[in-house]
Parts: sequence; C-alpha cells; structure tokens
Amino acid sequence: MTDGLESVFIALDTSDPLGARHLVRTLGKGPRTAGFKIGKEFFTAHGPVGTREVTDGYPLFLDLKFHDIPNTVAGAIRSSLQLRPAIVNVHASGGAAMMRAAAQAADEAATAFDAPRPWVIAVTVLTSLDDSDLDQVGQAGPAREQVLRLARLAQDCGLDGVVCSPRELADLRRHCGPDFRLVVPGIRPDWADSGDQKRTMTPGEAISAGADRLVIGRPVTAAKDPLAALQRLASDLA
Ligand SMILES: O=C(O)c1cc(=O)[nH]c(=O)n1[C@@H]1O[C@H](COP(=O)(O)O)[C@@H](O)[C@H]1O
Repeated sequence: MTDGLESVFIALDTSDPLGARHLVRTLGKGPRTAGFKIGKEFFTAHGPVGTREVTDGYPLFLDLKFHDIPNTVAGAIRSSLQLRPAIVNVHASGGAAMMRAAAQAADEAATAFDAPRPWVIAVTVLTSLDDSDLDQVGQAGPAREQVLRLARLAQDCGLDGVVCSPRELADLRRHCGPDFRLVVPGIRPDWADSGDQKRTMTPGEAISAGADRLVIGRPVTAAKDPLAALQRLASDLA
C-alpha cells in the first residue's frame, strides 16, 4: 500500500461475486483507488476463497470488525492474516486486553506466515450513530469525546490507528499525532445521499482534515456509472 494519492478503499458491500468482480475490474485502476474493502456481507457468503478471487491481488481491507474475548479475537486475527490483508479491524469497545491481543497476534502471524504486517485498527464509534444513539445504548457521549477516548486507548494498546468519522479527524490528528492511521468512512460528496450515515463530510473535507484513507461504498458502487462517480469524487479531492 502506498501513501499519497491512492487514498480510497472501495467498499464491496454485496453478496454477488460477479458484481463485485466487475467493480474491481472497473475501479481497480480508477483515480485514487488504494484497494478494496471486503466486509461481512461478502465474506459471510464467499469466505476467504471468494475474497482472494474477487480482490485479485489489490490491497485488501478485511473489515470484519472483531469484537469478542481476547483469545477469540487473537485467533481471528491470526486466521485473517492468511489473506495477507493491508488492513484489519476490531471494535475498540472490546477493551484494552482485546486490542493488545489483536496487535500481538498480528505481529506473530505476520512472522509465522511471512506476510506483511497489516495495519491493525480499531473502530471507535460507528459513523451511523449520533449523540442520541450513544445515549440510548448507555455509552458516554458526545460522540466526539467517546471517539477520542477510544482512540487514545487504541493507541496505548499498540494499534496502528482507528476508524473514525470525518468529523473527529482534526481532534484525533492533534491528540494522536501524525503517524496514527485515520481510516475514514462516512464520506458523502454533496451530490450523494447520506443513507444510514449520520456523521459525514465530503471527500475533500475529510482529506483536508487529515484522513489517511477514505472508505467509500454506495456513492460509487451504487451509481449507474461507478467509474464516472469515482472520477467525479477524485476531482473533489484534487
Ligand atoms: O469499519 C468500517 O469500515 C466502517 C466503520 C464505520 O464506523 N462506518 C462505516 O460505514 N464503515 C464501513 O464503511 C462502508 C461505508 O459504506 P458507504 O456508506 O456505502 O459509503 C461500509 O462498508 C461500512 O461497513
């Protein structure tokens, strides 16, 4: 994975392998494509074999958001390294021991499989939640403070970075420093519907605020012409 202009992971949120394959062919060499994100929908249907086939050697963000006891998460991280992902993730709310176990498992498995060590990052507060949603589930808000609290914990536990919404980027950059990886969904160009995303910004705003990688799905993948949508989005970044 290179730093710099290739800054977007495209989310392949589909269970249709042919559709996913078509998106990879169309968007793989598109402007700003850093790689592809495989999440629960595709992985549950097609597993590691389907994932390997569909991503076809492009950098993989394996987004399975592990959240379990430390021993179970460590095992899941070890297994996931067989796919040689560029990025894997866990939920920060799984706690410090779980995050430490995830980081250690990634170190050990990278050595054991002679695989590159992926970024191990923690999801803070899902971008589909706002302050009142946090209140409902008994998490201390506002979202901005909860994201910062979890990001600091993830950094203390040796994780490489976090998933956050674009709205927290400036704060996190300031508190966590330039080397802490900030991977950012909740990206909505002003021409796209927000859908179920609540804490959003445009791609240009997110990059200016300090994102390392953007994660973009439906504004591109659900467009009539996904490549044209990606090109339009890239021009917002330029
Ligand atoms: O971990 C993620 O990637 C993630 C975390 C989060 O807080 N919010 C979030 O939307 N995501 C993922 O980012 C993608 C966003 O897709 P779109 O909303 O279609 O652009 C989806 O695949 C989500 O699963």
